[in-house]
Amino acid sequence: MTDPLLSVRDLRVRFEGESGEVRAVDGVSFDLDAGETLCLVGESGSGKTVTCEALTRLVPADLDGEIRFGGRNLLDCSETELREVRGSSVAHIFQNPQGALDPVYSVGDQLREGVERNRDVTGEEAREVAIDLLDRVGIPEAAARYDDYPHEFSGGMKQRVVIALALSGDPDLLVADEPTTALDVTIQAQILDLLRDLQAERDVGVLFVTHDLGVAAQVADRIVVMYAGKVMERGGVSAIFDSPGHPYTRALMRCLPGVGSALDPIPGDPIDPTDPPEGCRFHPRCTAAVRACESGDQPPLRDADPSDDAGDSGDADHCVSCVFYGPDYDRADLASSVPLAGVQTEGDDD
Ligand SMILES: Nc1ncnc2c1ncn2[C@@H]1O[C@H](COP(=O)(O)OP(=O)(O)OP(=O)(O)O)[C@@H](O)[C@H]1O
Ligand code: NI
Repeated sequence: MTDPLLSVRDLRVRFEGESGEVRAVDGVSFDLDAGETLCLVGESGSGKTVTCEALTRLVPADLDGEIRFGGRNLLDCSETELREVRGSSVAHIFQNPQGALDPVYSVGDQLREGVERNRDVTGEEAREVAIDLLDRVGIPEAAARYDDYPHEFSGGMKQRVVIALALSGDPDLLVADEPTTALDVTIQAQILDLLRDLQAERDVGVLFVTHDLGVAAQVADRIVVMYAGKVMERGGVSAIFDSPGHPYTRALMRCLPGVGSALDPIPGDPIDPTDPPEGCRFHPRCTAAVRACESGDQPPLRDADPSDDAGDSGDADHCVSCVFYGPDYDRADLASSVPLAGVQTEGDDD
């Protein structure tokens, strides 16, 4: 077995706010392999963005834990080493393409600059690479658009330019935080297709953030479900969609447009991040909660299918942080309290 491309262990991110300490990420662990797409999903405020930004220490906060990438712990790297990692091996794509591009330079110049900084080429050769990248991300007549400025591109085309910019360093890991949320649906689908093609071509690992489970079903190989800075459930895309374990995951699925009943937002409000509840963070909103959910720590992530040795479902990584998966409860009892909703995933038809 080869080591994962990225291995996050017990990641903790704390902000000192005016109204107290915010534990935005509180003990998150996951692995990501090369060529794989891992989706972080969860309601607003669950810590998805902070997790992404913490990977290359982009957040002004206290960080703890381990972020193993390229044979070292990024939390131990010097600022100089990190800058190198950020520019080349790990590339970030954010929700709003506008913010990632400099309005006063042509897109070609910005790309060429990225290419020169990260690859061993300069001048005309770098320009050629930049044009190739524009072409590769689907900008029509790439050479002719080289000297255009960001405002001369539509939203979707701008996000393509941002992706080209991310690729300029030939990254091993692409961190894409809601990269299509600001775009309309047709463009969104095109960008998702593009990311998938690029990934297949280059074998990059993609950490993809979305609050939209429909998008996650399309792009993910594996899913990490977050709530209030904790991992509630983790597993392969079919395990998560076909047999979601945590009541929170199930509730998220019922919010999916076109699944089960009508739009059905999760009742109750997300927690106050400065004052999280004891026990399972989700228990105040959970229709299945029992006494044991109200105290102690968040339950450990436990194997969702102890009976299978990854033989039948093929998913040894599927695990759930819920007392019903512990020794004292029967998880069959969960089914009666929270109806399931099924959704088609890519993997279902093969
Ligand atoms: N710079 C900061 N200072 C203090 N608190 C912060 C800071 N950045 C984020 N937070 C808090 O950390 C928590 C997690 O935020 P995060 O942006 O990661 O959520 P998210 O899952 O990405 O949500 P969304 O779907 O809305 O993007 C929130 O409670 C947020 O208020
Ligand atoms: Ni976010």
